Amino acid sequence: MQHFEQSVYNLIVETSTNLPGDVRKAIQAAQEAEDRATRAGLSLSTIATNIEMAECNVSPICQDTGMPTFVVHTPVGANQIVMKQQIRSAIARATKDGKLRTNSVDSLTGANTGDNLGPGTPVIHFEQWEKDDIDVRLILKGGGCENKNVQYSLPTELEGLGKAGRDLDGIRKCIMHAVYQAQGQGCSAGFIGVGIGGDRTTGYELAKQQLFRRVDDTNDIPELAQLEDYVLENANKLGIGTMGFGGNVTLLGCKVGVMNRLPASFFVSVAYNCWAYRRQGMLLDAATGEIKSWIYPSGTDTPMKSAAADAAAEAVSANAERREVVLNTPITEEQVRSLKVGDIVIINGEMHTGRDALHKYLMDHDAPIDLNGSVIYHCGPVMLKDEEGWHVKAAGPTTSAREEPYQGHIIKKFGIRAVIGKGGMGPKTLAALQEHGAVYLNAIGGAAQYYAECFKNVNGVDFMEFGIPEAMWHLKTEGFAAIVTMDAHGNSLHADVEQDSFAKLAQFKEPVFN
Ligand SMILES: O=C(O)C[C@H](O)C(=O)O
Ligand code: SF4
Repeated sequence: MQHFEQSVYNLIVETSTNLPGDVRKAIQAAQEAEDRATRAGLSLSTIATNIEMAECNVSPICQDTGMPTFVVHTPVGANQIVMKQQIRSAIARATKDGKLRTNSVDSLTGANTGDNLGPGTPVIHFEQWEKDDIDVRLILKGGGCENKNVQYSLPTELEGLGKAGRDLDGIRKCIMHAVYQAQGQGCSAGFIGVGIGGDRTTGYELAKQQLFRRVDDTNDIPELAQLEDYVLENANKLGIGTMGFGGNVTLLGCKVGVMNRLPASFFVSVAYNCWAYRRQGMLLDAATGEIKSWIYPSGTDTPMKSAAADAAAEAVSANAERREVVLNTPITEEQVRSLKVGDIVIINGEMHTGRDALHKYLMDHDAPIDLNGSVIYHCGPVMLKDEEGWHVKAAGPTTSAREEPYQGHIIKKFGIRAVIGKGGMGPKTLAALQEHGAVYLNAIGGAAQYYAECFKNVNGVDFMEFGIPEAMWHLKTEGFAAIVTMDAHGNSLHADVEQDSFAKLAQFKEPVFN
């Protein structure tokens, strides 16, 4: 087993940096289904480019490398204690090498362990089997899409859909509702794993197990195969689209599993995975730990059409209705008030990252720098330090909605003119944008390599005590493109898409399966 640890390291790197072929094909099909010149089409082109960049740079596809979750099948008699230790060292090494973000945080103190090891991290499930080889599978599921998981207890009443009873039709309604409630915040277009039955814990486990299925497989149970097809086809009629920008493709895959339940309980558990659906596996020689084969199709065999991205960019700039505005920081009130939902903004100058810990802190403390006219980027990057200093290795946006309780106050208190994130924000922030003169820009979630290229230098950092993802990084920026989705005139694309998709949800109210 001298190669086991190295093989696990290779698995982590492959999973984090090279999106598998079956997932890529689903994204390519989405590209075909969207007009390239639309916001959704443009976002998919950026996603395609980012997937290629991650593979080429051997760097994380998305900066949130998630909760590393391993499922290991071993022959009877294999030493699982040693394997566990070696998985843990491989995780620590991959973190040190910038292939994983430092993602393990003490829930009471907020301290980041810095090596992705800690109580509950990583997750490792062992199973014995009667085969000779070791099967190791890994999924890196990020926090933003994890927050969009949802569990229903039947019977229930669902907004927009009415009663959901303890039958296939009730299950169908729950799944449609799960896609609706995620909107674009889990970086749609997404994949869902569904667990029917179990208790609250095993139901979610079953849902997550479904994410280990191949995107192109067919369910062995005919009713569930039918349900999967139904959901995939109809969820795309909700019009939520990539990043919640509206569009034809909201869901890329739906996999449903079933297990027994208690007479009193009937759970439908849904695990939502973003487009950055990072899972891979390998079969190992049990004597040496060497890799015999990979389990899922390699991404390398399914190149994403990057040339299409250039064509799409041209198509967009040729579209006279879409304005492109270049802004250099610091930004003035007049400049932001002239922006409207739908404009593309290109930022040059300096940007400051800030997410949960910083927003909480700034509510009742001063900022370490002057933020007048500044741009705050909701981002927790992957950073590496060498003799020359810090480097940005991956830096896509995080879900902005978490900052809703703080953002409006902070914008006004410090004179911030632009907030960049993803998934949009709520009415409090929208009101503050209007009152103070500021704008919300939506960047493409998961496009961490694409945005990392825009950061030309790390000018400084504050609050390193919050840990790397939560620190306030001051970044020299060139050509950072994002779309205005909330402007200073009270308009919000997010509110519009939510309202529109809610109206569309009602068409799924009538029984289909019974
Ligand atoms: O933590 C992050 O960087 C992103 C997170 O996965 C999110 O989707 O909000
Ligand atoms: S930022 Fe988006 S793509 Fe990345 S882990 Fe979160 S939900 Fe997934």
